[in-house]
Amino acid sequence: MGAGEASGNAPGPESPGVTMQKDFPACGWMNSMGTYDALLVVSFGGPEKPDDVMPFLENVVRGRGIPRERLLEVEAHYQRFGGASPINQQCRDLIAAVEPTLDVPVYWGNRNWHPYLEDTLRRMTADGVRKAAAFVTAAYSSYSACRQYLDDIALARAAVEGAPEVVKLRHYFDHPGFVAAMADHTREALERLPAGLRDSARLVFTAHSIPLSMARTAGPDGGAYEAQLRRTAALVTAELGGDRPWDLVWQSRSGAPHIPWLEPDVCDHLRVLDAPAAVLVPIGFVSDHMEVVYDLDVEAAETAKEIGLPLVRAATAGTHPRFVSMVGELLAEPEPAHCPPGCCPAPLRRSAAAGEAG
Ligand SMILES: CC1=C(CCC(=O)O)c2cc3nc(cc4[nH]c(cc5[nH]c(cc1n2)c(C)c5CCC(=O)O)c(CCC(=O)O)c4C)C(CCC(=O)O)=C3C
Ligand SMILES: [Fe+2]
Repeated sequence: MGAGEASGNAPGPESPGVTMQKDFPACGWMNSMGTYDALLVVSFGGPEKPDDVMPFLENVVRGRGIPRERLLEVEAHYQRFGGASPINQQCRDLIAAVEPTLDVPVYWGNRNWHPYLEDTLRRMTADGVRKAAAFVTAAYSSYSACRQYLDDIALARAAVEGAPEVVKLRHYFDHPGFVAAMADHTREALERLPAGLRDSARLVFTAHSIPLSMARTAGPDGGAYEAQLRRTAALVTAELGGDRPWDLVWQSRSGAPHIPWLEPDVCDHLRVLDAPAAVLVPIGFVSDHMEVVYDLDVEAAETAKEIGLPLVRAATAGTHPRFVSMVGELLAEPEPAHCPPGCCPAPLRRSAAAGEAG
């Protein structure tokens, strides 16, 4: 989609002036605080060819106590898709849609795969960037979705002499742009169901499961990951109108079996669901990841087929025009406060508990 479409989407009262982007691309409005001279998109990273898969997975699970069997299982998911996750292309697409709406350059750095944050920060430093806003492709609180990215940014900055200051933009799980994108995509998914099932179809919101210990300590007061997801699910449902029943369930559980994670799993939930049809709405992910194209589109779809449940999956926010314009809106907000020090603490390392170093 082009910049025109992105900025031409009618802004709500919450986004005054956003339509100006198109007419005055260099007016500086998007950076009215005068604070940022670049946008840094920070993402998870993913493999792009078969040989990338194991090195990528080793990066992800280093020191995290993920059983070998789980790793091999996940490797097979990636290899089934030719060794490529959709995530990197989704980042490229988002950047291509966002960049023309801003008056600052956009950079991209990942946690677990090329382009690595550190390499990107090196380039930004060479380009003379002094203060960048970081847009992280994770909308919620929790160690994995927030603090770990802050730590990655800090580590990468420490490795690059003269690296720019990086300010992480605020959480956007309840931003009208994200909510509108997901509501739109949920509506589209409902349209794919037979007409007679649309009104009674259950909305099943999904997000990445995390260990209960991580869920309890998410956000400044704990419990923020699940609370924010429930808020987003309620906002998306409200935007659809009527009062449809909905559920929030979990997917992509990792870790050792004896460690409790958020439940129920989406497939278990579908099996006991008392509804004539269901729409999976992956609000936990801002774009298509392996978790979406495998865990939902293959695994959950097979479960639904087996039990005879009509099931469709809503598209992720991706490059929806309101999601794209949201990025510029976040950039134009006053600089967000830092997370308090105790917010979303790192979990006790399972590997350390098991006596391994590091
Ligand atoms: C909350 C959350 C998000 C959402 C926020 C965000 O988007 O950041 C997320 C995203 C993602 N997770 C991803 C991939 C993986 N996550 C793993 C493992 C884990 N995820 C966790 C949590 C989350 N993960 C946790 C607590 C673990 C256990 C290990 C640990 O404590 O860290 C593993 C190990 C193997 C396995 O799955 O067991 C893989 C390969 C990819 C890339 C997918 C692609 O390639 O398309 C993405 C976007
Ligand atoms: Fe993950």
